[in-house]
Amino acid sequence: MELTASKALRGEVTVPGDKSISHRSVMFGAIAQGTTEVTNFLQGADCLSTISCFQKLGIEIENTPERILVHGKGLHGLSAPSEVLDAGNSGTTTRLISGILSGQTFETTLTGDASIQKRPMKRIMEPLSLMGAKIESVRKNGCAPLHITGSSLHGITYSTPVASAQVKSSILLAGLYADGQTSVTEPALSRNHTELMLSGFGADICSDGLTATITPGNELYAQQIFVPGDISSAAYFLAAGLLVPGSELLIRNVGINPTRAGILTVIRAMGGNLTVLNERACAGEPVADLLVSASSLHGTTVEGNLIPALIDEIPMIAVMAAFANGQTVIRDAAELKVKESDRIATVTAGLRAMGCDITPTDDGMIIRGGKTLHGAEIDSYLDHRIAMSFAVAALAADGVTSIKDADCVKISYPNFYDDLLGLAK
Ligand SMILES: O=C(O)C1=C[C@@H](OP(=O)(O)O)[C@@H](O)[C@H](O)C1
Ligand SMILES: C=C(OP(=O)(O)O)C(=O)O
Repeated sequence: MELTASKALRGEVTVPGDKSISHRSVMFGAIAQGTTEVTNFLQGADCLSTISCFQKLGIEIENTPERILVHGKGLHGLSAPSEVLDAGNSGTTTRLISGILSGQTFETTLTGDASIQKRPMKRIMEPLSLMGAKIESVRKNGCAPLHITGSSLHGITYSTPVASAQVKSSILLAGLYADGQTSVTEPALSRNHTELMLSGFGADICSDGLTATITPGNELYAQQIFVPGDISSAAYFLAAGLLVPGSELLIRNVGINPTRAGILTVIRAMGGNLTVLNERACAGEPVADLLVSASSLHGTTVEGNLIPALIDEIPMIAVMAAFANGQTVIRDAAELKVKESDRIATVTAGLRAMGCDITPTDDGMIIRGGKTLHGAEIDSYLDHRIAMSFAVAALAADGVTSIKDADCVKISYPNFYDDLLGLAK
């Protein structure tokens, strides 16, 4: 994919449905009684991996462009798969489904692509084992493939060392199958879609600060879910509208759950022109339209409790920082190293290739912004967020940028390049 400096971007865009909520709508629908109807489901490869796993577990799922129907079979309705489950590139699928599989009466093997087979799974294996699960890494390296033998589970009280919604959700889902209450406390609040959605499906779950507690016993019942637009996908348009001179973009129907909306805080801190319009509620989640226009940005510090609320947006924030005047420090974000790629390394490589002054650190990066960036050959390292972040960088840089393996955007945003390039007026 080759991209060059862009004319002003103007107009409106509606980004696809939220990836986290799309995954959960299939998973929770599968273990609920009745048919869950999901509209604005994200047809990204990751969410299709979740659908395929649950189909192999005996759940009928009808996927049409208008809606998906998940014919749930209740908490105990899954059946033993006849083949290995393949989570593809999706950490969310791997970690959340492991919690569900731990409480079944059958054995499963779960694997994924080369990237998934390198991502850490001990973070779920340890707490699930404490609950009585039999879950092992087939190659004994703490990564997938995982072999899970369903067991009877006990409730636990657990403090997670990392603020991770995937770890929290995996434990809470296993908690649905335990013989008593399960509580998870995190060091900082990660996205809370599991808590909100499980409650909507009828589970007895509550949150108190950094602790979420589930009490098993309730059946789950099918829901109608309209998935709000994904703020992680909106991030690329927010940045493009801020960075490309003369731009003004309206991004409609974006989920702005506070546990996800950290990028809005950062844009304001950098001096970006951003207006949040038509704030409303949609399926228990706050939603709004976001208006941005080209801005002269300045550096900021991104750290602490804000990190989980923008973890997937850091590659895009780093690119914004490269165009901003002054220094930006990103810290407390060591989790970046265990995503689809090591995003500290891959962001550093890409920004350096474009002429940016950036220093990687153990838990983030320091970016001395404000130099004009030039086009370069960018390796996406098959990481969708790297490909999309550097596509936006290309529109604001001089010269030609080519992105290797650019089609990896299909993981979370299959139509990304058409939507982005269609805005150049
Ligand atoms: O729960 C989820 O849907 C997700 C949680 C985050 O991962 P971690 O829980 O590993 O931080 C995020 O990076 C991922 O894109 C989706
Ligand atoms: C980290 C991500 O997803 P996952 O962990 O589900 O692979 C992401 O989408 O940026």
